[in-house]
Amino acid sequence: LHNSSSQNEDCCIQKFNIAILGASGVGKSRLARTQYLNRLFFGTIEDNKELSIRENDDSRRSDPELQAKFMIEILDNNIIEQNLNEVHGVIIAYSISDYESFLEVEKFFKEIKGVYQKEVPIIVVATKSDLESSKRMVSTKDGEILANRLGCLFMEVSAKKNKGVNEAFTELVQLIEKNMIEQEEVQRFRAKLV
Ligand SMILES: Nc1nc2c(ncn2[C@@H]2O[C@H](COP(=O)(O)OP(=O)(O)OP(=O)(O)O)[C@@H](O)[C@H]2O)c(=O)[nH]1
Repeated sequence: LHNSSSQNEDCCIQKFNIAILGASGVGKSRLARTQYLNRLFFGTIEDNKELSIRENDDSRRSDPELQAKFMIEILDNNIIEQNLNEVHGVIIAYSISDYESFLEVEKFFKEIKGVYQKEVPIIVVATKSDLESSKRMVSTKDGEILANRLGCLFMEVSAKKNKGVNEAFTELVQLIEKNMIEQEEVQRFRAKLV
């Protein structure tokens, strides 16, 4: 965490671990790297101003308020069991140019549901949206339908063009935050019953 904020602010920064799962070659590492370089959730608000003058990418839509509140660590090794208790949110990725990878989304989804005891926010991310239409094997509509059926948010992104990447991580962080508040409320409610 690059930091120029005060000690007091540091103590309020929450750390979330995000796992990126998906078939080989869908662009998990590049997605993680792009987001890391965007520095949303890692840097300071000053860094954010610097980013705001970069053109041709969406990092200028970074939210300084979120950035000051959260830090994320991204795991992209597909090892679900090993990171069982440490993962707060999951991205299941497939590539729009790889139909097989699309078919694997549900397999990953079921695996997560089988492994995690508690509710963990999951979003489905279609990668490589910059590719020309002749390379596209999965339509946006099909991606939306699948995500909808699984009850997940859906986004199409391009790590290469840095399009939609910040938005995807921001949506997930917001879901994680909401999920945590809900879990705390459930626990408080249960404690009252005892
Ligand atoms: N056009 C395009 N290519 C991309 C994009 N993201 C990744 N790639 C390319 O896709 C290939 C695979 O990317 P990786 O990030 O290594 O994919 P991965 O899912 O981590 O792969 P594994 O480590 O094998 O699981 C590389 O050649 C990347 O440059 C993108 O947004 N657009």
